[in-house]
Amino acid sequence: MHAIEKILARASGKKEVRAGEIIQAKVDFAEVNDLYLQSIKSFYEMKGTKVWDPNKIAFILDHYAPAPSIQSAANQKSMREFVKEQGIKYLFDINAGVCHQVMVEEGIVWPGMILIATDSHTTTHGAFGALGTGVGATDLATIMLTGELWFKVPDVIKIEINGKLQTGVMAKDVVLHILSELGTDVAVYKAIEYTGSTVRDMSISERMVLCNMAVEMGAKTSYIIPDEKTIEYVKSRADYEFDILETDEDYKYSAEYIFNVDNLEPQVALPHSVDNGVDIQKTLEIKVDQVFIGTCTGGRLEDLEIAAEIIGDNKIHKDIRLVVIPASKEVLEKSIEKGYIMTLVKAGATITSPGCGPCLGTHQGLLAPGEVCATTSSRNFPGRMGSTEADIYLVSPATAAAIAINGKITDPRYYIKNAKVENK
Ligand SMILES: CC(C)[C@H](C(=O)O)[C@@H](O)C(=O)O
Ligand code: SF4
Repeated sequence: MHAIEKILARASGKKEVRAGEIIQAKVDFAEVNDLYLQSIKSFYEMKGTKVWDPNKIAFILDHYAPAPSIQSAANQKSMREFVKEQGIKYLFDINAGVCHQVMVEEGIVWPGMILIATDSHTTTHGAFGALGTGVGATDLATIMLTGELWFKVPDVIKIEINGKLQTGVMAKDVVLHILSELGTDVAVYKAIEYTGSTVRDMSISERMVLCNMAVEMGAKTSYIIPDEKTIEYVKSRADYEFDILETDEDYKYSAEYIFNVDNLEPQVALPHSVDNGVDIQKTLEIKVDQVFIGTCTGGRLEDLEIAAEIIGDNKIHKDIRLVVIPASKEVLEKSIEKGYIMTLVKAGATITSPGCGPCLGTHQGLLAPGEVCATTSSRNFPGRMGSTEADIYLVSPATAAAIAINGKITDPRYYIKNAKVENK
């Protein structure tokens, strides 16, 4: 069995499960964000009165934080009331940050667990060897009622990434490149395991970027075998007992892909699909109106660090708006302490409070018709960040920072000491 199958077997009380099998499994933790008031309504429609375990549920107000409309304020109010009524242990209110980052920082993610949330990017937690996946409101309500959920055991695809990333090339570039090669449906209802020397060399934050964007390939969940870095991180955050379930040597992956990233260039995903990634040198000179640095795939401490380093004493370009949103309160605090926020503010950035911001087009920096945005977020569908007539380019935090200074798509390596870049 694959480690993911072992996680599912253990949670369903079976000795063995096989890909394609439908099983009923115990969930370790459920998480609801502020777009899913329906999960509370469904809970009551299913005749729920008391949640299965108030210590294993979190409500997170992140997508509309702070509330930009009366409707979202009312939804958040209802959620706070439900949390109180039910004695639910975790309420991460509008000051906390993006759910996927907050859960990890709060020590609610550990190897071998099953974490289900009302958000597709819950695949992020594969970076910790956890089985994370997103569901809709009724499935989540079922978990709140029973602590269990049905699963179809997924096939697993192996993506092996080898090589040493060039200076200025980040995990976002790697995953955009993989998406451009494999497309957006390569892993529909499958799991993606990332492996290889590049993945092993990556920090926890970088691994989270890979796993987060597994869902952009259609993946149900993702996985990276936990190593010392993972264990050290998880232990520094939580005191849960966990063990690491290993994939059997004779496990057969449903497909295997191998990438070498030694010579990978910074990538840019052109509008309007995440798999439109190309080498940045093919896109130079495209004029940009807004740069967004933030989200669950581009707003971590390391991301703000590289952005601040690249921007340094420069000012942002006169025709650019730079919106920066730390992924969590912790990231905000640390980036204040380390001076990144001061650098960014002095350069002309607009900083808003931790949360999803304009990533899914709800507030804090929407785009007008005809505008162009370069963003560290994960999706560039038409209308994703405002007008359907705006163009969204997906880039790494390093690239976003270079664009903010230069006003057009720019290779970040121009601004990084000792980075090599061949002009084409
Ligand atoms: C909750 C939801 C609208 C959503 C998701 O499921 O991923 C959002 O976070 C996104 O990134 O599109
Ligand atoms: S930051 Fe963007 S991708 Fe992440 S959970 Fe929020 S809306 Fe979804």
